[in-house]
Amino acid sequence: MQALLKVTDLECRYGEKVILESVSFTLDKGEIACLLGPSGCGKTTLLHAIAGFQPPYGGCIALGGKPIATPDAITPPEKRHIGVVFQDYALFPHLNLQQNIAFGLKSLPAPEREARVRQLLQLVHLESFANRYPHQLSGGQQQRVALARALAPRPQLLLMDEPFSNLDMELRRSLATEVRQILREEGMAALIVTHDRDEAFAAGDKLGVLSGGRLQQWDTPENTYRTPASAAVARIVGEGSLLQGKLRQPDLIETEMGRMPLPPSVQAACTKFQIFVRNEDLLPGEHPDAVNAEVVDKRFLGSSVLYKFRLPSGRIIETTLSAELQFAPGSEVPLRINSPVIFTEHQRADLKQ
Ligand SMILES: Nc1ncnc2c1ncn2[C@@H]1O[C@H](COP(=O)(O)OP(=O)(O)OP(=O)(O)O)[C@@H](O)[C@H]1O
Repeated sequence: MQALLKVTDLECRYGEKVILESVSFTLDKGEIACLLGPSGCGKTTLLHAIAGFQPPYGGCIALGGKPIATPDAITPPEKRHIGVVFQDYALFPHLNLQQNIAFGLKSLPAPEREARVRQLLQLVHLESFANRYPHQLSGGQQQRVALARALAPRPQLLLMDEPFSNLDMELRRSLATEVRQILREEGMAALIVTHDRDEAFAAGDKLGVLSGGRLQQWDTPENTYRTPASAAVARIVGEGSLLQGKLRQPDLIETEMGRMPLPPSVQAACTKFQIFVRNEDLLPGEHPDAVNAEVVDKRFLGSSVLYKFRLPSGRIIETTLSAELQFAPGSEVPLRINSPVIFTEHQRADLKQ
């Protein structure tokens, strides 16, 4: 099957500054992907390049098998049939809400157009605001109108830059779920920039992790979490601590948190390792491989408790444990590592980003 969107070796610059380099991925028809990465890593620049607002310095973007952006030839944004929802919703101030949504539907007969506008008003829960103008809406409501306007012409691909960031948590979650349903029903592909890790895991068929201007991993959300391509990816997709480890015996790694077996899948030719211990990989309880860690702080989070532990090395690590386990500040708790992610020496370069 031909990919709907194919980005190959994309490079983008602002002046001399390289913002994106060697970015390659594909998105299939109807697929939903999220882009996650630290602030300033180039997520918006990538969306702008796909939408047609940022010319590529190198590489190629193809939609439906046809190049739409190369350093030599650019298809203008309005000819790409891509829907966009950016953070600054950019509604037409002189048009009311239904006219804003109907803007891209001029080619439809009036009854169909009106039905589509009604459907979208319902989707974004703004039926009773149909005749209001953008300045009479809150920021979150304006964002929902922008979303409805982008969905209206049923583009093959929808680009969304933190579309729900102005909404409260409850509305954000319910709207995200509904938007996903609509995208699925309409077979629309989407690329969504988000800072919300949970949203990125739940929303996408694919997850792109961008860091330092490079796409570090483009994979299913589960694979990025279970088998992150680098320590940089591990830190972006999960909470945890990064430890140093040394090979002490052919099959045993020593760390600040005690010893752990070297998994057979990891190259034994290495002697130094980076070990990413996700919060849930720390197990309290007596064990020959455990180290005694001092509880230096605890914060109640409801179903769990966030603990700060001081390791025998002096290093402080954080982890959340079930609220059923109660450890008092100042007490010592045996802790050990269970199934962490291990990176060999050659992957250490990723940590600089
Ligand atoms: N018009 C511009 N001219 C020069 N530099 C720019 C311009 N727009 C963005 N940048 C720079 O490009 C880099 C990437 O910006 P971009 O907005 O793509 O990041 P982002 O990952 O979307 O960030 P955030 O998550 O904070 O929105 C940043 O260093 C930013 O300062």
